[in-house]
Amino acid sequence: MSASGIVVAGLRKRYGTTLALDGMSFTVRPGAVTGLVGPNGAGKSTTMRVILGLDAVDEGAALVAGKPYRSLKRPLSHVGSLLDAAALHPGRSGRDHLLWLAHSQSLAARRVDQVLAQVGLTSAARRKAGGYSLGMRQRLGLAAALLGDPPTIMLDEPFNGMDPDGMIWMRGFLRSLAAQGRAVLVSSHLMSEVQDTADHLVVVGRGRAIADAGVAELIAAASKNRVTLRTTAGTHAMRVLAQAGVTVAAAGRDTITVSGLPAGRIATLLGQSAVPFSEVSAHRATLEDVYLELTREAVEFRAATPAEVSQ
Ligand SMILES: Nc1ncnc2c1ncn2[C@@H]1O[C@H](COP(=O)(O)OP(=O)(O)OP(=O)(O)O)[C@@H](O)[C@H]1O
Repeated sequence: MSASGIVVAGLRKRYGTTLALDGMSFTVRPGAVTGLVGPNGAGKSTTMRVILGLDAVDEGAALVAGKPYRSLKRPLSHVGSLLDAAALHPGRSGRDHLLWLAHSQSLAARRVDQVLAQVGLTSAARRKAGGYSLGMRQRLGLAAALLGDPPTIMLDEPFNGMDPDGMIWMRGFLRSLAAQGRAVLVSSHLMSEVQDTADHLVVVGRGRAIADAGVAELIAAASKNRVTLRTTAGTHAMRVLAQAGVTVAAAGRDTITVSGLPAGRIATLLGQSAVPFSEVSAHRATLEDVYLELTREAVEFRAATPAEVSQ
């Protein structure tokens, strides 16, 4: 494998009156899965098209293995991508689709059967791709991305149309690509899809990265000093805690969220004032919380929350 990784620096792109990219910058490192997540219209697909040289930018640059995509010799050996799983000739078999791609890039035909096996499509390989389910098309697209054994892989919404088994398979597969040392970039508009897969997250909103950090780091930052208190004496508890100068908010029936004091100190205060409680626990934010907080301001179209969509 050649050098891997993607560097995106200060991309700006306008479509008419729409500012699709507004200073998009991030890095995709080898040996890790980087999730590119954000609401619909945030600029994920545009960024990927720019990385592949399919769209020109007004400002900024995107480099793959240190070079603009268009100056790469044998690009499929540097970066494999899946942008649109529906972009197939429906009358051609999955295998013929890959053979045609391999031929166009002077890649050995035997790679076709190898990648078909890797993505679990061997038995369907000679069927017309037009009859494939979306999940099978995603697998075929992934096979195409792997043809040149590239050190960098970039997939736009690879979980779309996958059934639960397919999603588990895809997660494991992406992790194994990263474990082989490849740089893997995966986009999604659902945090739940990438939370068990990504090591690193670039959260995007309105054309720019609004967070760029390790998954553990993002969760720690969002969990900061928040404690969940369960009590049937809510009013009494809130009065005692407010006197201690902490911020309290009713979070649900019998549940209060407290910020500003560690859990142990809160338990002591409540005990001293004889306030009954059944639980005092440090809050651990989920990635979904992180995402909702970060993208609240950046949502362009809000028909349903990501949590609602994923139900
Ligand atoms: N070819 C185009 N012509 C006009 N506007 C476009 C074009 N492509 C993208 N846009 C606009 O640019 C913005 C970013 O779109 P993009 O498809 O990159 O977002 P996304 O994050 O991939 O969203 P989604 O999750 O819906 O795919 C949106 O406002 C979109 O409407």
